[in-house]
Amino acid sequence: MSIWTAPLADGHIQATVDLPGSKSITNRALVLAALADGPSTITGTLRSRDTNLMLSALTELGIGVRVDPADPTTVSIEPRPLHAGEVFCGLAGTVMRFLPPVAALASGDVAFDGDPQARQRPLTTILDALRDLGVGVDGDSLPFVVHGTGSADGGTVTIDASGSSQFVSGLLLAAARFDNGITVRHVGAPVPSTPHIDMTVEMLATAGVVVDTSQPDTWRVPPSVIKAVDVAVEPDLSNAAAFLAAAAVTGGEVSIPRWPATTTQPGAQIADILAEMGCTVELFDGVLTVRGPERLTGISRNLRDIGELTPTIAAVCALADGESVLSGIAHLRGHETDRLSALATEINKLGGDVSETDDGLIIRPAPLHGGQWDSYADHRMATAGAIIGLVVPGVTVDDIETTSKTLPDFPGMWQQMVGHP
Ligand SMILES: O=C(O)C1=C[C@@H](OP(=O)(O)O)[C@@H](O)[C@H](O)C1
Ligand SMILES: C=C(OP(=O)(O)O)C(=O)O
Repeated sequence: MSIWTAPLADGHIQATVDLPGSKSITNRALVLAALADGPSTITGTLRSRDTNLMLSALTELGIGVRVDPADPTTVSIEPRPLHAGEVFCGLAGTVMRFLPPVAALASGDVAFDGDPQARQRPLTTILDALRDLGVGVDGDSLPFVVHGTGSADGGTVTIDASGSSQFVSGLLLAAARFDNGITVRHVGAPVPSTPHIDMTVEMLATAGVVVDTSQPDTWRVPPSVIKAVDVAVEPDLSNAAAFLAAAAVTGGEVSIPRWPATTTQPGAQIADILAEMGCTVELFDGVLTVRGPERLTGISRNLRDIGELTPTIAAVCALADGESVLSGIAHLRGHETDRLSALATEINKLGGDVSETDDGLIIRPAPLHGGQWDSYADHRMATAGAIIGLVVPGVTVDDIETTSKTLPDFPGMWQQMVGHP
């Protein structure tokens, strides 16, 4: 694990940054392709730790995976009968929550494990849901075993998905292959990250599976075939957010090509947030450009729908002139690390003035100084440290390699954006 000196911007950043594919779209596309009625090809596939773990897991369970030797982002998937195996989840929420329902369809035991920190991430909700749907599961968190029998009954299940939208998405992705389909009812505090559920529903629709969402907090998937479709993955807008934040904090200009005209990726909402903080945002000819202002203002926002942007937003808020109140994000305590605690601790270590609330953060303006920013094995904590390090001299980030969870070469891309070796 190396200590990385965050590059300091020596003026206004001017850069165009082309982002690789979306983690969330890639891992959904891979699961749907594996359960489909024929082979398909995914282009623009993100090749990072989380998506490589998904590819390895599907291979382990018997699915045919072929990576184009000329272009590793083109991946062909051939569905085959699922069998017993061992799935390593790393720290990927999309692997640990999307694959247990798939494992229920395998003809044998599927044993799941992951990184030490992954053992802390909430899983009981989806494992209990599978038990309620008639699937044998041993365990409540990683490591656990799903006793696949080649098919599963399905039916109606009531869950509290306030801890993660991935509990709903995971059940929906495989639901059509359960004998009776699956109806998921949510009861509890509001479900976070609902755009990610919309992404699941939209990608299922593209594969011919219509999810009935006519009742609030209820998703009904009838048993049906999942059609094989070739998917072109959009660029990852949550990772784009960190690069756009660089324009915001340096008063510079960053452009992201291939910005989708419409998308379910919650990362797209970074544009509104940076605009509210004083940036100029323009979308022209599929290129999104953010220009940073002289002074950033604070914001007061409920981030429940876009929780994964919080580390990026918090880093920008820590450099703004006014107070920011970020709320609706209690579930971030179950992300890669307890992000509310980690952000407060690390910003305060650099001289900041951040307090945790039950469901968020209050970030007040304070002069920041250099120091060590710890990543807690969290890719978005690492990139948040890099954002602050652009304008605060002497920031070092531990374990910058952890950014490979969703971006294969963050340090190289960041250095290139900053523009000096
Ligand atoms: O389904 C997905 O691809 C994701 C859903 C969200 O999870 P939570 O609902 O747990 O926040 C998000 O934060 C995560 O980065 C990706
Ligand atoms: C919460 C995140 O990831 P995961 O898919 O592992 O939940 C994230 O990428 O911010």
